[in-house]
Amino acid sequence: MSLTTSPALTGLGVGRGVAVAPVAQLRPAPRAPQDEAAPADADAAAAQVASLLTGLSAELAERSAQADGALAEVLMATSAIAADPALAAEARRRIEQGTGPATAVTEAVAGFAATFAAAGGYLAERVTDLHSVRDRIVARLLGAPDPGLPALDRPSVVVAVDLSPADTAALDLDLVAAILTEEGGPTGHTAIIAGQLGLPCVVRAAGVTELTDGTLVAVDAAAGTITPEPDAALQESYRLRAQRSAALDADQAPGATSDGHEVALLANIGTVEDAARAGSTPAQGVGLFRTEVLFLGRQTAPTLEEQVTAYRAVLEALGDRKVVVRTLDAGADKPLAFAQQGTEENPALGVRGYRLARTLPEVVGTQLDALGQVARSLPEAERDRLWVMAPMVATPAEAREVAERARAAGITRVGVMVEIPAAALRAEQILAEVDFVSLGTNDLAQYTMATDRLRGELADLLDPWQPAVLDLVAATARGGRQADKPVGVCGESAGDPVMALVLAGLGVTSLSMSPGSLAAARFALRRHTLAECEAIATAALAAPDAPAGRAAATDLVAAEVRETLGL
Ligand SMILES: C=C(OP(=O)(O)O)C(=O)O
Ligand SMILES: [Mg+2]
Repeated sequence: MSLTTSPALTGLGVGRGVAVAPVAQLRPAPRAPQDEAAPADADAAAAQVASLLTGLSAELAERSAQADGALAEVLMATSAIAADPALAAEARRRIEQGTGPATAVTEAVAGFAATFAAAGGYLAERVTDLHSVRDRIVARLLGAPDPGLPALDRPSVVVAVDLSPADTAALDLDLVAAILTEEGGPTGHTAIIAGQLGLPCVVRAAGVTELTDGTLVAVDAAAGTITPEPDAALQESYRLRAQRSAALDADQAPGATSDGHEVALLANIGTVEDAARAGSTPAQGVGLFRTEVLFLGRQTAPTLEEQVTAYRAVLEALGDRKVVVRTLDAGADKPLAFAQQGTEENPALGVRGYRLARTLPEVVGTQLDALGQVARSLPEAERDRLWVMAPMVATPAEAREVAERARAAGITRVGVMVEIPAAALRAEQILAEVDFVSLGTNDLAQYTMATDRLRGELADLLDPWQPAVLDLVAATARGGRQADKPVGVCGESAGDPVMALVLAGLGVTSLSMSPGSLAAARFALRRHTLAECEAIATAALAAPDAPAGRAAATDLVAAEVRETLGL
């Protein structure tokens, strides 16, 4: 079919889906006018600000009561910020000095945000909440609509500069056809959530916020393209692709190459709701349960009982399938209020992941005790379902410590993540201490390439196809073969079907990904023998750079797979 419309906008695609639907822009927050006049009646203006803050706090508390999980926590924390008398008092002080009310609120929030950031470290999540309070109050003072998404009345492509966790969690999923953002990165929050929800998503797509509301767009997440006003031929080709991918979804067999070499296909989850969703897919289990997602927005550490309840609920949602629980990965891109480390100049290189055991051993200890309690309560025949691994482990000594603590708590299957080059290079020695490892390619790429994973503009360096990153994956897989122990991959790269073939060819034993990516990976594996996967991996490793590696590997992929998946 000849496609006459050419894509006008491109970005970094997440997942493989396609969608054709009208644009719904997330409304930007209005700013206080630069020349805002001093209020005629300072007292009345300050009272108006105070009453708007009280009203907003009550609204958020009500929304929190209707939500659950992480979203309820985030909304409640934001409600508490709006209700803080110090904020109203600071705004009043400025208004009384002759500052306009919208400017006074903006400045008061900026002051608190600076203090919060200094106290809470990098990307402190309270700052996001403060800004969301500011944006709503300023909009209301100016008589503008609240920033955010208008209520959707039909399936739409949601467009934003970036989505805050609360924005993403509040989306009415039945009516979201795709997500486009101008900022963000392929391993950022929005991309991970979109992948988890199986929504086509393109991040770092310059120009998308210029699209007018209601413009029909065709989104191709695999290619990272957005075509405004697609012609009938393009719409039809996308419809066919959507149909083919529905056909792939019908295949529910366990992951294996065409000659029967098994590669387990698992799901990445962050909440009990994700577990329920994954439980309804043919995922062979959960390869990464990011437990910190359960506790984002919490001010205090979760109790042992709360954790036991959550972990039991996840195991129940997965029936008799295996669940790999990752202990808290707090810090850097995943700040937890109750696990702050004070100001760190380089939080990605600081006390994050399992290193928390050095500064807050009781937080790590309580989590291991909760997991041990859940493990011990499983019927004997199911004991092997619960695997526990620690993130950000660099040395065999740390791996030994994880294993000792976890086994003492009653956990039988203990592993660590390999996401630091030191761990990849010493995989064999690390595997002498634990039962399995799981490669976190998001962080492994960050640390191998010395590239902040939150800086989307450096995505070319952060690419998991970088030969150096693949070398470290290969070294880890070799360590696994020598130790005869499982080596999984649970970073986002596992969800790329061509990369899935490379990883299988390198000797990786399981792939864990967003549930939406499972069908394509299963299909790709099934159309190649192990020897073909090995040849594809050799081609990727031999390439001089990431684009050449991806191209060399894709060239060797069976034509049927390329056509069906639009590679
Ligand atoms: C799976 C990983 O962990 P996270 O993305 O949660 O850091 C990774 O780093 O690849
Ligand atoms: Mg990681």
